[in-house]
Order: sequence, then C-alpha cells, then structure tokens
Amino acid sequence: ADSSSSSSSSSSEIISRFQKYLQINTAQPSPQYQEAADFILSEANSLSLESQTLEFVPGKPLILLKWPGSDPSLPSILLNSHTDVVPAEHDKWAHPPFSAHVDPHGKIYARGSQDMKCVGMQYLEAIRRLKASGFKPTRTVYLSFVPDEEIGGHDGAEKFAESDIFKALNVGIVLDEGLASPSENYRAFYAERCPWWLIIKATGAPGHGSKLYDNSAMENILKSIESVRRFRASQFDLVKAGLKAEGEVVSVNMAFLKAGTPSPTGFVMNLQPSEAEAGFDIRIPPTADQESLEKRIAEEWAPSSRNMTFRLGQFKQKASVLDNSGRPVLTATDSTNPWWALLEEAVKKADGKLGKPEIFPASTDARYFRLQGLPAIGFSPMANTPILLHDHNEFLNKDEYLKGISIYESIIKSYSSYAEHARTATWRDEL
Ligand code: MET
Ligand SMILES: [Zn+2]
Ligand SMILES: [Zn+2]
Repeated sequence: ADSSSSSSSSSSEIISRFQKYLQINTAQPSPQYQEAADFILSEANSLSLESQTLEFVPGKPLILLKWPGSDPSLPSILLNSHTDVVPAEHDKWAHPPFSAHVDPHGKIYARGSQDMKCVGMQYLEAIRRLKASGFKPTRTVYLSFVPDEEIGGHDGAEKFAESDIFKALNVGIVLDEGLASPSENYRAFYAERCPWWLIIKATGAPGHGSKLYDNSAMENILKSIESVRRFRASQFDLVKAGLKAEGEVVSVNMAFLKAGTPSPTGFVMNLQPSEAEAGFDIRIPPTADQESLEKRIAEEWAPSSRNMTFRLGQFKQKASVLDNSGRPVLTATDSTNPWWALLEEAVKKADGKLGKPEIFPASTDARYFRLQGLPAIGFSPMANTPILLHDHNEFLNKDEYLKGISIYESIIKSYSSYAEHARTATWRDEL
C-alpha cells in the first residue's frame, strides 16, 4: 500500500470526501455518471484498490473495485451501492440538494445522503481504516458502484448479476442498501417487496360539461380509484393495527392522474374528456399471491365492462422476487446462513444494535443478486435518523455517518476473515 492509503484521516477530511460525492448531480433522468465514476476511481486509487470500469450499456459505467484476499479459493464479499439518485425539487429544500450543506447541528443535506451515497462512501472509508490498521482480508472484497437503480436497475445491477464477469467473482454474500431508523436500532432486510407499476386507462364518450350521463371516462376512472383506495385502506389498517409490518402488506399509491383537454388557459371546462389515465406504484410482499392481485386489477380496478384497460409498466419486474419456479427469493436469517449471525455480532462489536430482520418495503438491486441464488442483506447503518429517502431535505447527521464507518469496519473485518466454506442457504420456506 502507498503512504496515502495507510495514513488515517481526520473527521473533517472524511466528511469532505462524502460531500464531494454528494455534490455530483447523479439525479435521474440524466445522472452525471462520468463525474461519479471519476470520483470513485480516484478514491479507489488513493486506497490502492484494483479497479475496473464496466459498461454493460454505453454511458452507464459500473465501477468494480477489488481488495484481494489472501485465500482466493474462498467465495468473495460484494459490497454494492448505486450511484444514481432520484430527482429533487430544488426550491422546496432548505438547502440546495447538491450542495451537501452541513448545518450547525451537523446535518448533511443532500439528495443521496441516505439513499445511498452514504453507504458507498462508508464502504470505502471503512476499507481506508482497515488498511491503515494493517488488516489483511482472507476473502476478497469487491465493491460495485452501479448505475440506474432508481429506474429499475436493468442497465446496471441486473446485467451485472447475470454476467460472466460476475460469475467469475465467485461472490458468497452481498451487502446492499437498507433504510434509516428513527430508533437506536439499525435495520436489516432479508427480502423485499416486488414492484408493479400499474397504469389504468378509461375511455368514454365525450359530452357537454353540463350533461349527466353514464360511462364517461372520468366516472369510470373515479370508480376504479375508489376501489383502489378501499383496498389501500384495508392494507394500511393492518399496519396501523400493528398486525403487519410495512413490508408484509401490499401498498398501492397513486403516482399520476392524467385527463382533461388542455387549453391556453389551463383546461377546457365544459367538455367531458373521452380518456383518463391513472398510474399506481404497487409493492407486493414476496410471499403474497400475485395472481389474485392481478385478478383484482382485471376485475375491479380496470374492468373491461367499464371500458377500461390496464398495463403493468416494467412488466418484467412482475416476477422479480420469484425464482423460475415461482418461489419467493428470501435470504435465510437462521443458522443456515452464517452471514446473518456474523452481521449481528459485528454490529454489536462496534457498539451498534440491530433490530429484527425485515422485508424491505421498497425495492433494491439486492433482488438481482438473490435471483442468482446468493444471500443478500439490505443494511444502511443510520440509526436515530428520520426516513427521508426520496423526500425533501434528505439529510444524514455527520456523527451517524462516522458511526456507520466503524460499523462497516467491523462487518468487513468479520466477513473477510470468515474462513469457513459456508453453505450459504438462500431459501426460507416461511416468513
Ligand atoms: N429503489 C427504487 C424504488 O424502490 C427503484 C426500484 S425499481 C422499482 O422505488
Ligand atoms: Zn437506493
Ligand atoms: Zn431510492
């Protein structure tokens, strides 16, 4: 290792590196991937990590870093993070979303501060410290910085996980993103809900704005929206009553409504439109009955009897948490999966607390690795932090960020030293 990688850093240097990454605007739909890649490669260089830039799709670089272990015959560790972030409504933030402004309380404001540039940088900072301490991994540690997670991961983690390059890495365990926790317990995820993006469309006869008649497009879509709302409430009630966790019910939220006849001043008011569309973000627990939900959509939310049609955008995602035989893909949390116990111990050793394993309520790239038969754990060490991913004023306190580095230091040390040839079971038969 060169001298720069073996010298330790002050907190302010660590925070300023985090800020640099946050200041690169990698918001969809036009992320500055090249700038992000350059930054990660220069960090990797300062750490003397081996690096490779993979472009499964031109213009969408995936950076793969390697810290070679002393026993390459053992399956490796993969630390994954995505480089893109969701867009931000700049004028609704207290501080510009790509400024990475640190307020007097130590809160670092930036899009991506929680989701998930924190994790990507924490991996690197943890490795920086381990190297400085003279630690040598037994297993090889890989880091992947992948594009396009926020738009489905098809040109990023999905292609990577299916590639021969990936197979050659002989990965044994993947760590990917989790969620912030308002309590003092960190959260860890063994599975995730499956996303369906549903668009329903109603058509009907146009007519005078004053006329009451049946089967207008607006009436038809409103009936559907009411039906969706009732179903949503039934699921939400289970969560409110404490009977189910967020990841164990079906969520459905309206993402857009599109109808009306535009005019220079807004919309034509005295014309009932002949078409109306609504879009919904639906998330389905891995063990839920997908067929019955599809039936509900066809019969209640978009019945042809009401002149309605539907399509599931990103239809491919439909089976994203089911394997080829329709079995849900879950990472074991019991003794068949040594990585889970190792994670718990490592977090404890670094003075952190871990809550019960959960189903991730949204979606992550971890599903693509689980589909390859690998165990994958969703984990972002942010305790005492409000959940602000995809929200205005996303922030992470700098002390929490620094604490997270120590947590990863402990995890990476433990994972990469684990010398057993683990039988890494991926399956769990029941929740
Ligand atoms: N992580 C993002 C989400 O959960 C995008 C995943 S692809 C549906 O919304
Ligand atoms: Zn994310
Ligand atoms: Zn996200």
